[in-house]
Amino acid sequence: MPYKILTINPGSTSTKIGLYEDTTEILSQNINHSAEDIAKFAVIGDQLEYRLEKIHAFFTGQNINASDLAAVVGRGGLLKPMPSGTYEINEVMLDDLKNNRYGAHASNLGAILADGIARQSGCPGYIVDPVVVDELAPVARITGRPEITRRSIFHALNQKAVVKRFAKSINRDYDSLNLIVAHLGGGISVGCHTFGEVVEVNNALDGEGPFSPERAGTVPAAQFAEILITEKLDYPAAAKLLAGKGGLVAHLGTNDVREVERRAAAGDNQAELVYQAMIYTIAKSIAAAAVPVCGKVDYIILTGGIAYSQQLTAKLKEYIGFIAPVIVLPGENELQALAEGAYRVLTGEEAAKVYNS
Ligand SMILES: Nc1ncnc2c1ncn2[C@@H]1O[C@H](COP(=O)(O)OP(=O)(O)O)[C@@H](O)[C@H]1O
Ligand SMILES: CCCC(=O)OP(=O)(O)O
Repeated sequence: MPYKILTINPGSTSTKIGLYEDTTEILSQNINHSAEDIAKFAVIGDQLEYRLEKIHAFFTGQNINASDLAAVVGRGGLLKPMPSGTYEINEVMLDDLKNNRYGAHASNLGAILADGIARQSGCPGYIVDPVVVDELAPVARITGRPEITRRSIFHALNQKAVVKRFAKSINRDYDSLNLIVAHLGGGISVGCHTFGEVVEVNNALDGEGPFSPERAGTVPAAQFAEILITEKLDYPAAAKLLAGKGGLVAHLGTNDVREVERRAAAGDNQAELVYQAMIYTIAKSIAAAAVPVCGKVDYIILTGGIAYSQQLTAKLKEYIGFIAPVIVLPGENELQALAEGAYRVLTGEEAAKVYNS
């Protein structure tokens, strides 16, 4: 009998759910959440019921029997920095996520949702390659303020899954390639992969890198500090300006790039300017990511939901095509990567790692 594996991927603008038999997808669904819907929730934890209802709706009518599940696997959220791998969900992990101990992001809900369903089903729950996978080079951690150390927070699950699949497709080992990967989703991360490690990547959550559908990206620090002081904002309100209420949401009130393209095509000059500015910041981050390998980049890979836009990928190629060939692999392999991570543990090919406090 094949293993039935349920995969849950909460992102900032979507919840993706999939059912797998071993590593073959049987069903999947991508549920988009508008900026308006997300804005109703003060904190990430408040979205739990809302996202759970969407998952139950997916179950309904699909004839899925919870007791048949061999594992439930969720996207891993903001935890302690850790090596890549599959981790069993445990109480320490849940406690860190429920209390947003290392920050707040939709991915924190992945393990919590997976754990709830796994308990009902009587099967194990896992996370795979959480957003805090940390392979940064020592030199990449240092900033000009000794009390501020850079953190690795990015789309580790998709970046790793996409590059491994791409390397295989060209008969090369991932470890032998120098790659720049731009994951273009609700948040945007641009990573430099060399010798199989992401030695440089923008922290996609805390105000680094390009701006994105719902992130501010890098902003002038002194001006940002001035806003916080003038408007007397506390930490959660300040964090929301950077992630959730930043980027396209702040400028245009939507997190949907398709909507921005529609508006621009209909003659909305502001939508066009802001969209072009976002593309420009992505291109600058990609060029900067060539530095760790001294410009010796084999390929640049564009992935994530926004990479479906031909308008955006064509403009990016114009900006950064001088660095290396640009490969467009739109969407993400996150559900597949979650299923594969759980399958390796279920079959004994790999032992589940343990998350400690
Ligand atoms: N065909 C498309 N053209 C342009 N943008 C798209 C397209 N499909 C999805 N997107 C955009 O991709 C973004 C969501 O990407 P996704 O990787 O699913 O995000 P997340 O997982 O962070 O929620 C949204 O801004 C959405 O509008
Ligand atoms: C927190 C880093 C990962 C990220 O930004 O994911 P989304 O694009 O799903 O918000």
